[in-house]
Amino acid sequence: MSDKLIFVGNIISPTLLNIECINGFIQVQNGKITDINTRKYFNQNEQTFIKTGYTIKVLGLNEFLIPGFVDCHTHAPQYPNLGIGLDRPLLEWLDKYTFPLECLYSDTEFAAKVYDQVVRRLINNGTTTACYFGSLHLEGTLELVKCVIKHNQRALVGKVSMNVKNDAGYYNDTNVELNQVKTFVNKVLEYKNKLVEPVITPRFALSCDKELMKQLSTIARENSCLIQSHISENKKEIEFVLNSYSECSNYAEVYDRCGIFNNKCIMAHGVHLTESEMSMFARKGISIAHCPASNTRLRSGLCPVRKLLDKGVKVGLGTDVSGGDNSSMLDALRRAMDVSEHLNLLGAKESPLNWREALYLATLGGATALHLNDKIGSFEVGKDFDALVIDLYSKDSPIDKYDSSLAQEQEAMLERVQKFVYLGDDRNIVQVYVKGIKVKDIL
Ligand SMILES: Nc1nc2[nH]cnc2c(=O)[nH]1
Ligand SMILES: [Zn+2]
Repeated sequence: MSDKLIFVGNIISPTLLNIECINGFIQVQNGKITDINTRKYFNQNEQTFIKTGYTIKVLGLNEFLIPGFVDCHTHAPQYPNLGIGLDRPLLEWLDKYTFPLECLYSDTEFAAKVYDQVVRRLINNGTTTACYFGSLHLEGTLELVKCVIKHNQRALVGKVSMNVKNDAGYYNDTNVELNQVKTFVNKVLEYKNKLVEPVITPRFALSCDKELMKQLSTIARENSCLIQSHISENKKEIEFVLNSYSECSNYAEVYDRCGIFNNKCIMAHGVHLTESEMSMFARKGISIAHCPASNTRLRSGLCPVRKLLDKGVKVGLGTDVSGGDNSSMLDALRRAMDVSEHLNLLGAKESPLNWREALYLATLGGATALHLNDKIGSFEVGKDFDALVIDLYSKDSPIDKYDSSLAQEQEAMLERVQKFVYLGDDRNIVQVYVKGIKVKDIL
């Protein structure tokens, strides 16, 4: 495939306050965006582009480009449980369904098979970047790393750390765990793959003791790794954490005292954070992966995302499979809007998220939450080209075409984007690019 690409047509790039929509062209070389300019400029230079070896794709009226989706939180080993076992709250759900399933990943062949399906499914759904929890197993989680490399997905991958006993026997002794995490980090770094990074992954404060969390935060600092975990998802969980750490006034303080809250840290959920915890998140630059599907399915609660954003907390979206019942970021962004509306209906004074903001959270918001916004999340010269070609009326599209729009052209374009946000699915995502590499093509 050519390493020189040009797309001509409608280019959509959401920011928190706006949605940029230009009708022009985007030029890509060696996976990076080298120019974004008007259609007129393209027309004037078309012959030069052709002579210098660019592959040119002119998008149709019903097609447009958006940045690839960023899933800030998903559990790759839990995919076989997708859509089942959602009749228990978090802690019972973990013991009854999740830990027993994750134990199976001591079998690396099983791991390789499941992870191949997971990565292919996510790419098909337009997830160009995923921040994964693997399992406790070193070799099994390395299979996930191999899969994302094989399929050219951008990924942060974490070997899950746990050293607190549970009924499933799903934990490691502290020294074994620390050695495995160090080996995992080194092996991932040895791949020198530009798309894949290791992420330090203490499961949560009920699965890791203080000593393990302290040592893990040191490993993260020494290797400049992101840290991911869970926080304040469920009221029982918070109660148990505060009982175990009576010296701490809130859940966030537990992680903070263990050094987990460095400046490269993403925490899933944060449904029940107090005002002072939210302020700490904003002050320290800690991100939240908002996981509306699992917060609903496991009955954890309604996360006040608008409040977090107003306080200056970085927020991205996570599908959180299999607490979440859907692996698509389109589902996650719709459910983020729904939860936000429900909070408003219940009397929250903050305004609900609109579709533009939800699209921002699924793209640039997520990239920012993962500290990748210098590389991805929007279309800007110098960034990598991680993009989705959307065709509103693709073959088998779930969206019917009517001729009733009264809107002028620019506005009509935004109506098309809005229809995709509310109604679209993987059938509308006709091409997917990661760093300029085409990873899906149903055109
Ligand atoms: N939703 C969710 N919450 C958790 N908290 C600790 N582990 C998990 C998990 O696997 N899923
Ligand atoms: Zn999770």
